[in-house]
Amino acid sequence: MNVVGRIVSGDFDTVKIRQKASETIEMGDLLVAENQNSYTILQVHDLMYGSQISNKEKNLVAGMKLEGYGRDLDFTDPELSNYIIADLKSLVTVEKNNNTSHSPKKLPQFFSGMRRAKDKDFNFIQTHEKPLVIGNVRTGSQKLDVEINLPGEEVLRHHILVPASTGKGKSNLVKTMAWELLDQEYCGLLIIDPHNEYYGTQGTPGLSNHPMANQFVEAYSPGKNQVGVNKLVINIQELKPWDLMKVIELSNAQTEAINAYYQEHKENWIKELMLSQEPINNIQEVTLETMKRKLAVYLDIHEKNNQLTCKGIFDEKAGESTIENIVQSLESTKTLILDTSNLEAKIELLVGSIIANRLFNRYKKYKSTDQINQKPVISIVLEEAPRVIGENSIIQSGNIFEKIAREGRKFKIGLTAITQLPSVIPRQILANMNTKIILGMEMRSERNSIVESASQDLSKDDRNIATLDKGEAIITSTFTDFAIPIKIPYFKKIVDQTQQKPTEQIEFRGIT
Ligand SMILES: Nc1ncnc2c1ncn2[C@@H]1O[C@H](COP(=O)(O)OP(=O)(O)OP(=O)(O)O)[C@@H](O)[C@H]1O
Repeated sequence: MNVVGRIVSGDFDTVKIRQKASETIEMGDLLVAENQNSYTILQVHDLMYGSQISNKEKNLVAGMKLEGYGRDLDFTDPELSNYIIADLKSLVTVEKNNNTSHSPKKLPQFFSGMRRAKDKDFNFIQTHEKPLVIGNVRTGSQKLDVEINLPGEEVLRHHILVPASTGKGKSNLVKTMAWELLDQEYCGLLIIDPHNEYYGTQGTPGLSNHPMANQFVEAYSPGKNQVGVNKLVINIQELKPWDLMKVIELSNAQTEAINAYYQEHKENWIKELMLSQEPINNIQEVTLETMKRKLAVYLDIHEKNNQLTCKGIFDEKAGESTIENIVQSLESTKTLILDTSNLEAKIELLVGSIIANRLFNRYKKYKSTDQINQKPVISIVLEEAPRVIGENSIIQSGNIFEKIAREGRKFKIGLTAITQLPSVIPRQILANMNTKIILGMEMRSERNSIVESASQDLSKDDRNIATLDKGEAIITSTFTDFAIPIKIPYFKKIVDQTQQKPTEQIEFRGIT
Protein backbone atom coordinates (compact mmCIF):
# COMPACT_ATOMS: atom_id res chain seq x y z
CA MET A 1 0.00 0.00 0.00
CA ASN A 2 1.38 3.39 -0.98
CA VAL A 3 0.80 5.40 2.19
CA VAL A 4 0.37 9.17 1.69
CA GLY A 5 -0.45 10.09 5.27
CA ARG A 6 -1.10 8.72 8.75
CA ILE A 7 -3.99 9.47 11.09
CA VAL A 8 -2.76 11.47 14.06
CA SER A 9 -5.87 12.90 15.72
CA GLY A 10 -9.37 14.19 15.10
CA ASP A 11 -12.95 13.27 15.82
CA PHE A 12 -15.92 11.94 13.88
CA ASP A 13 -16.36 15.25 12.02
CA THR A 14 -12.73 15.71 11.07
CA VAL A 15 -9.96 13.13 10.85
CA LYS A 16 -6.50 14.71 10.91
CA ILE A 17 -3.63 13.08 9.04
CA ARG A 18 0.01 13.98 8.72
CA GLN A 19 1.14 14.08 5.09
CA LYS A 20 4.15 12.00 4.06
CA ALA A 21 6.97 14.40 3.11
CA SER A 22 7.37 13.03 -0.42
CA GLU A 23 3.62 13.31 -1.20
CA THR A 24 1.46 16.30 -2.09
CA ILE A 25 -2.10 16.17 -0.86
CA GLU A 26 -4.59 18.55 -2.55
CA MET A 27 -7.84 20.08 -1.36
CA GLY A 28 -10.64 17.70 -2.35
CA ASP A 29 -8.37 14.63 -2.64
CA LEU A 30 -10.02 11.29 -1.90
CA LEU A 31 -8.06 9.02 0.45
CA VAL A 32 -8.84 5.54 1.74
CA ALA A 33 -8.53 4.11 5.25
CA GLU A 34 -8.55 0.30 5.22
CA ASN A 35 -10.07 -1.87 7.93
CA GLN A 36 -10.15 -5.65 8.03
CA ASN A 37 -13.64 -6.06 6.58
CA SER A 38 -14.32 -2.63 5.15
CA TYR A 39 -12.72 0.53 3.88
CA THR A 40 -13.75 4.16 4.23
CA ILE A 41 -13.29 6.84 1.56
CA LEU A 42 -12.47 10.25 3.04
CA GLN A 43 -12.10 13.65 1.40
CA VAL A 44 -9.64 16.42 2.24
CA HIS A 45 -11.43 19.61 3.27
CA ASP A 46 -8.58 21.64 4.76
CA LEU A 47 -4.80 21.78 4.79
CA MET A 48 -2.46 23.41 7.31
CA TYR A 49 1.16 23.42 8.45
CA GLY A 50 2.38 21.39 11.41
CA SER A 51 5.75 21.60 13.14
CA GLN A 52 7.75 20.21 16.05
CA ILE A 53 9.79 23.42 16.28
CA SER A 54 8.75 26.32 18.49
CA ASN A 55 7.53 29.48 16.77
CA LYS A 56 10.45 31.45 18.17
CA GLU A 57 12.99 29.14 16.54
CA LYS A 58 11.13 28.99 13.23
CA ASN A 59 10.95 32.78 13.07
CA LEU A 60 14.65 33.04 13.85
CA VAL A 61 15.69 30.54 11.16
CA ALA A 62 13.37 32.18 8.59
CA GLY A 63 14.86 35.59 9.44
CA MET A 64 18.43 34.33 9.11
CA LYS A 65 17.71 32.78 5.72
CA LEU A 66 15.94 35.93 4.52
CA GLU A 67 18.73 38.24 5.63
CA GLY A 68 21.49 36.10 4.11
CA TYR A 69 22.99 34.54 7.26
CA GLY A 70 23.69 30.87 6.87
CA ARG A 71 22.47 30.04 3.37
CA ASP A 72 22.73 26.30 4.11
CA LEU A 73 21.06 26.62 7.50
CA ASP A 74 18.25 24.11 8.05
CA PHE A 75 16.59 22.06 10.76
CA THR A 76 17.91 18.62 11.56
CA ASP A 77 15.73 16.07 9.69
CA PRO A 78 13.54 18.79 8.15
CA GLU A 79 10.97 16.28 6.84
CA LEU A 80 10.43 15.08 10.40
CA SER A 81 10.28 18.53 12.00
CA ASN A 82 7.94 20.34 9.63
CA TYR A 83 5.05 18.80 7.74
CA ILE A 84 1.51 19.27 6.46
CA ILE A 85 -1.66 18.27 8.26
CA ALA A 86 -4.77 17.49 6.22
CA ASP A 87 -8.32 17.56 7.60
CA LEU A 88 -10.60 14.91 6.14
CA LYS A 89 -14.26 14.04 6.39
CA SER A 90 -15.54 10.51 5.94
CA LEU A 91 -17.72 10.12 2.83
CA VAL A 92 -18.68 6.48 2.56
CA THR A 93 -17.81 3.08 3.99
CA VAL A 94 -17.75 0.00 1.77
CA GLU A 95 -18.13 -3.54 3.11
CA LYS A 96 -15.56 -5.76 1.43
CA ASN A 97 -17.49 -9.05 1.62
CA ASN A 98 -20.62 -7.90 -0.24
CA ASN A 99 -19.40 -4.67 -1.87
CA THR A 100 -22.19 -2.57 -0.38
CA SER A 101 -21.85 1.01 0.76
CA HIS A 102 -23.26 2.91 3.72
CA SER A 103 -22.70 6.08 5.73
CA PRO A 104 -19.57 5.86 7.88
CA LYS A 105 -20.40 5.09 11.50
CA LYS A 106 -16.94 4.37 12.90
CA LEU A 107 -13.65 6.19 13.08
CA PRO A 108 -10.86 4.67 11.02
CA GLN A 109 -8.16 3.04 13.13
CA PHE A 110 -5.98 5.51 14.99
CA PHE A 111 -2.51 5.94 13.50
CA SER A 112 -3.40 3.87 10.44
CA GLY A 113 -1.87 4.77 7.10
CA MET A 114 -4.01 6.15 4.27
CA ARG A 115 -3.64 5.67 0.55
CA ARG A 116 -5.04 7.49 -2.47
CA ALA A 117 -8.43 6.33 -3.81
CA LYS A 118 -8.28 4.19 -6.95
CA ASP A 119 -10.85 3.30 -9.61
CA LYS A 120 -11.53 -0.11 -8.07
CA ASP A 121 -12.53 1.48 -4.74
CA PHE A 122 -15.71 2.56 -6.52
CA ASN A 123 -16.70 -0.91 -7.72
CA PHE A 124 -19.65 -0.72 -5.33
CA ILE A 125 -21.28 1.76 -7.72
CA GLN A 126 -24.31 0.39 -9.57
CA THR A 127 -25.87 1.15 -12.92
CA HIS A 128 -29.35 2.59 -12.83
CA GLU A 129 -32.19 1.51 -15.05
CA LYS A 130 -32.75 5.00 -16.50
CA PRO A 131 -29.36 6.57 -16.10
CA LEU A 132 -28.40 10.20 -16.20
CA VAL A 133 -24.63 10.32 -16.67
CA ILE A 134 -23.11 13.41 -15.09
CA GLY A 135 -19.33 12.98 -15.16
CA ASN A 136 -16.45 11.14 -13.52
CA VAL A 137 -15.48 10.79 -9.87
CA ARG A 138 -12.87 13.42 -9.06
CA THR A 139 -10.12 13.28 -6.46
CA GLY A 140 -8.76 16.81 -5.98
CA SER A 141 -8.36 18.03 -9.53
CA GLN A 142 -7.75 14.52 -10.99
CA LYS A 143 -10.43 12.59 -12.82
CA LEU A 144 -10.82 8.88 -12.02
CA ASP A 145 -11.97 6.41 -14.64
CA VAL A 146 -15.30 5.94 -12.85
CA GLU A 147 -18.42 7.39 -14.41
CA ILE A 148 -21.27 8.53 -12.22
CA ASN A 149 -24.89 8.20 -13.17
CA LEU A 150 -27.99 9.05 -11.21
CA PRO A 151 -31.48 7.55 -11.47
CA GLY A 152 -32.56 9.90 -14.27
CA GLU A 153 -36.32 9.79 -14.00
CA GLU A 154 -36.36 10.36 -10.23
CA VAL A 155 -33.67 13.02 -10.31
CA LEU A 156 -35.39 15.00 -13.06
CA ARG A 157 -38.82 14.95 -11.46
CA HIS A 158 -37.45 16.00 -8.06
CA HIS A 159 -35.70 19.03 -9.60
CA ILE A 160 -32.04 19.79 -10.16
CA LEU A 161 -30.31 22.97 -9.03
CA VAL A 162 -27.07 24.07 -10.68
CA PRO A 163 -25.57 26.88 -8.59
CA ALA A 164 -22.25 28.51 -9.52
CA SER A 165 -20.45 31.79 -9.99
CA THR A 166 -20.25 33.15 -13.48
CA GLY A 167 -17.96 31.27 -15.87
CA LYS A 168 -17.61 28.12 -13.72
CA GLY A 169 -19.31 25.90 -16.29
CA LYS A 170 -23.08 25.94 -15.64
CA SER A 171 -24.11 25.97 -19.29
CA ASN A 172 -21.43 23.42 -20.19
CA LEU A 173 -22.81 21.06 -17.52
CA VAL A 174 -26.44 21.42 -18.58
CA LYS A 175 -25.51 21.01 -22.25
CA THR A 176 -23.63 17.82 -21.35
CA MET A 177 -26.63 16.53 -19.41
CA ALA A 178 -29.03 17.45 -22.23
CA TRP A 179 -26.73 15.65 -24.70
CA GLU A 180 -26.87 12.52 -22.55
CA LEU A 181 -30.64 12.71 -22.18
CA LEU A 182 -31.37 13.60 -25.79
CA ASP A 183 -32.16 10.11 -27.09
CA GLN A 184 -33.37 8.69 -23.77
CA GLU A 185 -36.99 7.77 -24.15
CA TYR A 186 -37.99 8.32 -20.55
CA CYS A 187 -37.78 12.11 -20.61
CA GLY A 188 -38.38 15.28 -22.56
CA LEU A 189 -36.56 18.58 -21.99
CA LEU A 190 -37.83 22.10 -22.46
CA ILE A 191 -34.84 24.45 -22.58
CA ILE A 192 -35.70 28.13 -22.29
CA ASP A 193 -32.51 29.57 -23.73
CA PRO A 194 -31.99 33.33 -23.14
CA HIS A 195 -28.43 33.29 -24.53
CA ASN A 196 -29.06 31.11 -27.60
CA GLU A 197 -26.28 28.72 -26.61
CA TYR A 198 -27.93 25.28 -26.65
CA TYR A 199 -28.90 24.63 -30.28
CA GLY A 200 -25.50 25.51 -31.70
CA THR A 201 -24.37 27.67 -34.56
CA GLN A 202 -21.63 27.37 -37.11
CA GLY A 203 -18.40 27.23 -35.16
CA THR A 204 -20.11 26.75 -31.77
CA PRO A 205 -21.32 23.20 -31.27
CA GLY A 206 -24.66 22.55 -29.62
CA LEU A 207 -27.33 19.90 -29.27
CA SER A 208 -28.03 20.05 -33.01
CA ASN A 209 -24.68 18.24 -33.46
CA HIS A 210 -26.02 15.13 -31.70
CA PRO A 211 -26.25 12.12 -34.05
CA MET A 212 -29.93 11.74 -33.10
CA ALA A 213 -30.76 15.45 -33.33
CA ASN A 214 -33.00 15.01 -36.39
CA GLN A 215 -35.26 12.75 -34.43
CA PHE A 216 -35.05 14.27 -30.97
CA VAL A 217 -34.24 17.99 -31.17
CA GLU A 218 -36.79 20.65 -32.04
CA ALA A 219 -35.95 24.34 -31.89
CA TYR A 220 -37.96 27.55 -32.07
CA SER A 221 -36.63 31.06 -32.50
CA PRO A 222 -38.32 34.39 -33.12
CA GLY A 223 -35.32 35.55 -35.15
CA LYS A 224 -34.40 35.15 -38.79
CA ASN A 225 -34.73 31.76 -40.39
CA GLN A 226 -32.00 29.31 -39.41
CA VAL A 227 -31.80 25.87 -40.98
CA GLY A 228 -33.58 23.34 -38.78
CA VAL A 229 -35.12 25.99 -36.51
CA ASN A 230 -38.85 26.78 -36.52
CA LYS A 231 -39.99 30.36 -36.41
CA LEU A 232 -41.61 31.09 -33.07
CA VAL A 233 -45.10 32.41 -33.70
CA ILE A 234 -47.88 32.08 -31.14
CA ASN A 235 -51.50 32.81 -31.90
CA ILE A 236 -53.02 35.45 -29.63
CA GLN A 237 -55.88 33.06 -28.89
CA GLU A 238 -53.40 31.04 -26.81
CA LEU A 239 -52.96 33.94 -24.40
CA LYS A 240 -55.20 33.87 -21.38
CA PRO A 241 -55.75 36.77 -18.94
CA TRP A 242 -54.14 34.78 -16.11
CA ASP A 243 -50.93 34.33 -18.13
CA LEU A 244 -50.69 38.06 -18.65
CA MET A 245 -51.57 38.95 -15.07
CA LYS A 246 -48.46 37.12 -13.82
CA VAL A 247 -46.04 39.03 -16.00
CA ILE A 248 -47.52 42.49 -16.55
CA GLU A 249 -48.37 44.78 -13.66
CA LEU A 250 -52.06 45.53 -13.80
CA SER A 251 -54.34 47.60 -11.59
CA ASN A 252 -57.49 45.99 -10.18
CA ALA A 253 -59.58 47.83 -12.77
CA GLN A 254 -57.35 46.57 -15.62
CA THR A 255 -57.50 43.00 -14.30
CA GLU A 256 -61.28 43.22 -14.14
CA ALA A 257 -61.34 44.61 -17.66
CA ILE A 258 -59.35 41.77 -19.24
CA ASN A 259 -61.35 39.20 -17.28
CA ALA A 260 -64.57 40.78 -18.56
CA TYR A 261 -63.35 40.63 -22.17
CA TYR A 262 -62.36 37.00 -21.70
CA GLN A 263 -65.78 36.16 -20.19
CA GLU A 264 -67.50 37.82 -23.11
CA HIS A 265 -65.34 36.76 -26.05
CA LYS A 266 -63.35 33.75 -24.77
CA GLU A 267 -60.19 33.15 -26.89
CA ASN A 268 -60.96 36.18 -29.08
CA TRP A 269 -60.65 38.50 -26.09
CA ILE A 270 -57.42 40.25 -27.17
CA LYS A 271 -58.69 41.01 -30.65
CA GLU A 272 -62.06 42.25 -29.35
CA LEU A 273 -60.40 44.40 -26.71
CA MET A 274 -57.92 45.93 -29.13
CA LEU A 275 -60.62 46.72 -31.71
CA SER A 276 -63.21 47.81 -29.15
CA GLN A 277 -64.64 51.27 -29.77
CA GLU A 278 -66.79 51.21 -26.65
CA PRO A 279 -65.85 49.43 -23.41
CA ILE A 280 -68.06 46.51 -22.43
CA ASN A 281 -69.77 46.17 -19.02
CA ASN A 282 -68.96 49.10 -16.76
CA ILE A 283 -65.31 49.34 -17.74
CA GLN A 284 -64.10 52.90 -17.87
CA GLU A 285 -62.85 54.32 -21.16
CA VAL A 286 -59.50 55.24 -19.64
CA THR A 287 -58.99 51.65 -18.39
CA LEU A 288 -59.72 50.26 -21.85
CA GLU A 289 -57.32 52.69 -23.51
CA THR A 290 -54.55 51.91 -21.01
CA MET A 291 -55.08 48.19 -21.54
CA LYS A 292 -54.85 48.64 -25.30
CA ARG A 293 -51.58 50.52 -24.87
CA LYS A 294 -50.13 47.85 -22.56
CA LEU A 295 -51.04 45.01 -24.91
CA ALA A 296 -49.55 46.97 -27.81
CA VAL A 297 -46.28 47.54 -25.92
CA TYR A 298 -45.83 44.06 -24.51
CA LEU A 299 -47.26 41.94 -27.32
CA ASP A 300 -46.34 44.21 -30.22
CA ILE A 301 -49.90 44.09 -31.53
CA HIS A 302 -51.32 47.31 -32.94
CA GLU A 303 -54.67 48.52 -34.16
CA LYS A 304 -54.96 50.46 -37.41
CA ASN A 305 -58.17 51.14 -39.35
CA ASN A 306 -60.01 48.63 -37.24
CA GLN A 307 -57.47 45.91 -38.17
CA LEU A 308 -54.77 44.27 -36.07
CA THR A 309 -51.14 44.40 -37.13
CA CYS A 310 -48.88 41.90 -35.38
CA LYS A 311 -45.16 42.61 -35.46
CA GLY A 312 -43.74 40.36 -32.75
CA ILE A 313 -44.08 36.68 -31.92
CA PHE A 314 -47.82 36.96 -31.20
CA ASP A 315 -50.00 36.74 -34.28
CA GLU A 316 -53.69 37.04 -35.03
CA LYS A 317 -53.74 34.37 -37.74
CA ALA A 318 -50.61 32.18 -37.62
CA GLY A 319 -49.20 30.06 -34.81
CA GLU A 320 -52.42 28.33 -33.82
CA SER A 321 -50.75 24.98 -33.24
CA THR A 322 -47.35 26.11 -31.88
CA ILE A 323 -48.05 25.49 -28.19
CA GLU A 324 -49.81 22.20 -28.90
CA ASN A 325 -46.92 21.04 -31.10
CA ILE A 326 -44.37 21.96 -28.43
CA VAL A 327 -46.25 20.08 -25.71
CA GLN A 328 -46.71 17.07 -28.01
CA SER A 329 -43.00 17.05 -28.82
CA LEU A 330 -42.09 17.12 -25.15
CA GLU A 331 -44.46 14.24 -24.53
CA SER A 332 -42.75 12.31 -27.29
CA THR A 333 -39.48 12.74 -25.34
CA LYS A 334 -37.92 15.39 -27.54
CA THR A 335 -35.57 18.13 -26.41
CA LEU A 336 -37.20 21.41 -27.22
CA ILE A 337 -35.04 24.51 -27.39
CA LEU A 338 -36.73 27.87 -27.21
CA ASP A 339 -34.33 30.62 -28.26
CA THR A 340 -35.52 33.66 -26.32
CA SER A 341 -32.37 35.73 -26.79
CA ASN A 342 -34.22 38.41 -28.75
CA LEU A 343 -37.20 38.60 -26.46
CA GLU A 344 -37.73 41.01 -23.61
CA ALA A 345 -37.41 39.08 -20.32
CA LYS A 346 -41.11 39.39 -19.47
CA ILE A 347 -42.18 38.12 -22.89
CA GLU A 348 -39.69 35.27 -22.65
CA LEU A 349 -41.24 34.24 -19.36
CA LEU A 350 -44.74 34.77 -20.69
CA VAL A 351 -44.05 32.29 -23.51
CA GLY A 352 -42.41 29.88 -21.05
CA SER A 353 -45.42 30.19 -18.74
CA ILE A 354 -47.93 29.47 -21.49
CA ILE A 355 -46.10 26.25 -22.41
CA ALA A 356 -45.48 25.25 -18.80
CA ASN A 357 -49.15 25.85 -17.89
CA ARG A 358 -50.39 23.77 -20.80
CA LEU A 359 -47.98 20.98 -19.93
CA PHE A 360 -48.81 21.07 -16.24
CA ASN A 361 -52.56 20.91 -16.86
CA ARG A 362 -52.10 18.04 -19.31
CA TYR A 363 -50.00 16.04 -16.86
CA LYS A 364 -52.44 16.79 -14.04
CA LYS A 365 -55.12 15.18 -16.17
CA TYR A 366 -52.89 12.18 -16.83
CA LYS A 367 -52.42 11.81 -13.11
CA SER A 368 -56.16 11.90 -12.41
CA THR A 369 -56.81 9.30 -15.13
CA ASP A 370 -53.94 7.03 -14.01
CA GLN A 371 -52.04 7.47 -17.26
CA ILE A 372 -49.09 9.27 -15.69
CA ASN A 373 -46.93 6.15 -15.35
CA GLN A 374 -46.80 5.71 -19.10
CA LYS A 375 -45.72 9.32 -19.67
CA PRO A 376 -42.13 10.53 -19.82
CA VAL A 377 -40.81 12.86 -17.14
CA ILE A 378 -40.39 16.43 -18.40
CA SER A 379 -37.72 18.79 -17.12
CA ILE A 380 -37.85 22.53 -17.76
CA VAL A 381 -34.39 24.08 -17.94
CA LEU A 382 -34.40 27.60 -16.54
CA GLU A 383 -31.35 29.83 -16.87
CA GLU A 384 -31.15 32.63 -14.27
CA ALA A 385 -33.85 30.80 -12.33
CA PRO A 386 -34.39 33.45 -9.58
CA ARG A 387 -36.16 35.51 -12.25
CA VAL A 388 -39.11 33.16 -11.77
CA ILE A 389 -38.58 31.30 -8.51
CA GLY A 390 -36.65 33.98 -6.57
CA GLU A 391 -37.90 36.18 -3.74
CA ASN A 392 -38.03 39.21 -6.05
CA SER A 393 -38.90 37.37 -9.25
CA ILE A 394 -39.89 39.55 -12.17
CA ILE A 395 -43.08 37.61 -12.61
CA GLN A 396 -45.61 37.44 -9.81
CA SER A 397 -45.40 34.90 -7.02
CA GLY A 398 -47.63 31.89 -7.49
CA ASN A 399 -46.49 31.65 -11.11
CA ILE A 400 -46.39 28.28 -12.87
CA PHE A 401 -42.66 27.74 -12.30
CA GLU A 402 -43.05 28.20 -8.55
CA LYS A 403 -45.97 25.80 -8.67
CA ILE A 404 -43.84 23.24 -10.51
CA ALA A 405 -41.00 23.76 -8.00
CA ARG A 406 -43.43 23.04 -5.15
CA GLU A 407 -45.61 20.27 -6.56
CA GLY A 408 -44.38 19.32 -10.04
CA ARG A 409 -42.81 16.07 -8.84
CA LYS A 410 -46.28 14.60 -8.24
CA PHE A 411 -47.03 15.16 -11.91
CA LYS A 412 -43.64 14.10 -13.31
CA ILE A 413 -42.60 17.64 -14.21
CA GLY A 414 -39.38 19.02 -12.75
CA LEU A 415 -37.15 22.05 -13.04
CA THR A 416 -33.47 22.17 -13.87
CA ALA A 417 -32.75 25.55 -12.34
CA ILE A 418 -29.47 27.32 -13.08
CA THR A 419 -28.36 30.24 -10.95
CA GLN A 420 -25.53 32.38 -9.67
CA LEU A 421 -27.70 33.49 -6.74
CA PRO A 422 -29.22 30.55 -4.88
CA SER A 423 -29.56 32.75 -1.77
CA VAL A 424 -32.54 34.60 -3.29
CA ILE A 425 -34.49 31.38 -3.87
CA PRO A 426 -36.85 30.73 -0.93
CA ARG A 427 -35.59 28.05 1.45
CA GLN A 428 -38.56 25.78 0.92
CA ILE A 429 -37.99 25.74 -2.83
CA LEU A 430 -34.25 25.20 -2.35
CA ALA A 431 -35.02 22.26 -0.08
CA ASN A 432 -37.37 20.84 -2.74
CA MET A 433 -34.52 20.75 -5.25
CA ASN A 434 -33.41 17.28 -4.32
CA THR A 435 -30.29 17.18 -6.48
CA LYS A 436 -27.77 19.99 -6.45
CA ILE A 437 -24.79 19.96 -8.76
CA ILE A 438 -22.55 22.57 -7.18
CA LEU A 439 -19.85 24.18 -9.29
CA GLY A 440 -17.36 26.78 -8.05
CA MET A 441 -18.91 29.54 -5.94
CA GLU A 442 -16.83 32.47 -4.80
CA MET A 443 -19.38 34.27 -2.62
CA ARG A 444 -19.68 32.92 0.90
CA SER A 445 -23.33 33.96 1.27
CA GLU A 446 -24.22 31.93 -1.83
CA ARG A 447 -22.25 28.92 -0.59
CA ASN A 448 -24.02 29.12 2.76
CA SER A 449 -27.47 28.91 1.20
CA ILE A 450 -26.44 25.76 -0.66
CA VAL A 451 -24.68 24.15 2.29
CA GLU A 452 -27.77 24.74 4.44
CA SER A 453 -30.14 23.15 1.94
CA ALA A 454 -27.95 20.25 0.77
CA SER A 455 -29.10 16.64 1.01
CA GLN A 456 -25.84 15.63 2.73
CA ASP A 457 -23.90 17.44 5.45
CA LEU A 458 -21.66 19.87 3.56
CA SER A 459 -20.73 21.98 6.58
CA LYS A 460 -17.06 21.04 6.09
CA ASP A 461 -17.10 21.65 2.33
CA ASP A 462 -17.10 25.43 2.29
CA ARG A 463 -13.45 25.69 1.20
CA ASN A 464 -13.79 22.82 -1.25
CA ILE A 465 -16.70 24.59 -2.97
CA ALA A 466 -14.80 27.88 -3.01
CA THR A 467 -11.79 26.23 -4.67
CA LEU A 468 -13.67 24.33 -7.41
CA ASP A 469 -12.23 25.06 -10.86
CA LYS A 470 -14.17 25.20 -14.13
CA GLY A 471 -15.94 21.90 -14.69
CA GLU A 472 -15.30 20.60 -11.15
CA ALA A 473 -18.42 19.94 -9.10
CA ILE A 474 -19.92 18.27 -6.05
CA ILE A 475 -23.23 16.40 -6.40
CA THR A 476 -25.42 16.33 -3.35
CA SER A 477 -28.65 14.44 -3.77
CA THR A 478 -31.27 12.43 -1.93
CA PHE A 479 -30.51 9.81 -4.60
CA THR A 480 -26.84 9.32 -3.67
CA ASP A 481 -25.27 7.87 -0.53
CA PHE A 482 -22.76 10.66 -0.20
CA ALA A 483 -21.81 14.02 -1.71
CA ILE A 484 -19.79 13.00 -4.76
CA PRO A 485 -16.93 15.11 -6.10
CA ILE A 486 -17.06 14.95 -9.90
CA LYS A 487 -15.40 16.27 -13.02
CA ILE A 488 -17.81 17.33 -15.77
CA PRO A 489 -16.75 16.56 -19.35
CA TYR A 490 -16.11 19.47 -21.70
CA PHE A 491 -19.07 19.68 -24.07
CA LYS A 492 -17.02 20.61 -27.12
CA LYS A 493 -14.83 17.54 -26.58
CA ILE A 494 -17.86 15.24 -26.42
CA VAL A 495 -19.12 16.66 -29.71
CA ASP A 496 -15.69 16.30 -31.34
CA GLN A 497 -15.37 12.69 -30.14
CA THR A 498 -18.88 11.82 -31.35
CA GLN A 499 -18.15 13.26 -34.75
CA GLN A 500 -14.98 11.17 -34.99
CA LYS A 501 -16.65 7.94 -33.82
CA PRO A 502 -20.34 8.30 -34.56
CA THR A 503 -21.34 4.76 -33.61
CA GLU A 504 -19.28 4.23 -30.47
CA GLN A 505 -21.30 3.28 -27.40
CA ILE A 506 -20.30 4.90 -24.12
CA GLU A 507 -20.31 2.63 -21.09
CA PHE A 508 -20.96 3.87 -17.60
CA ARG A 509 -21.39 2.85 -14.05
CA GLY A 510 -23.80 4.43 -11.61
CA ILE A 511 -24.39 4.97 -7.97
CA THR A 512 -27.21 3.99 -5.63
N1 LIG B 1 -16.12 20.84 -17.83
C1 LIG B 1 -15.34 21.75 -18.40
N2 LIG B 1 -14.13 21.41 -18.85
C2 LIG B 1 -13.32 22.31 -19.44
N3 LIG B 1 -13.64 23.62 -19.59
C3 LIG B 1 -14.83 24.03 -19.16
C4 LIG B 1 -15.75 23.13 -18.54
N4 LIG B 1 -16.85 23.80 -18.22
C5 LIG B 1 -16.65 25.08 -18.62
N5 LIG B 1 -15.44 25.21 -19.17
C6 LIG B 1 -14.85 26.46 -19.72
O1 LIG B 1 -15.41 27.56 -19.02
C7 LIG B 1 -16.06 28.46 -19.90
C8 LIG B 1 -17.35 28.96 -19.25
O2 LIG B 1 -18.27 27.91 -19.19
P1 LIG B 1 -19.83 28.17 -19.18
O3 LIG B 1 -20.22 29.14 -20.23
O4 LIG B 1 -20.50 26.84 -19.19
O5 LIG B 1 -19.97 28.86 -17.75
P2 LIG B 1 -21.24 29.55 -17.10
O6 LIG B 1 -21.13 29.27 -15.64
O7 LIG B 1 -22.49 29.09 -17.78
O8 LIG B 1 -20.95 31.07 -17.41
P3 LIG B 1 -21.97 32.31 -17.39
O9 LIG B 1 -22.38 32.50 -15.97
O10 LIG B 1 -21.11 33.42 -17.90
O11 LIG B 1 -23.11 31.93 -18.30
C9 LIG B 1 -16.32 27.66 -21.18
O12 LIG B 1 -16.26 28.45 -22.31
C10 LIG B 1 -15.20 26.65 -21.18
O13 LIG B 1 -14.08 27.20 -21.82
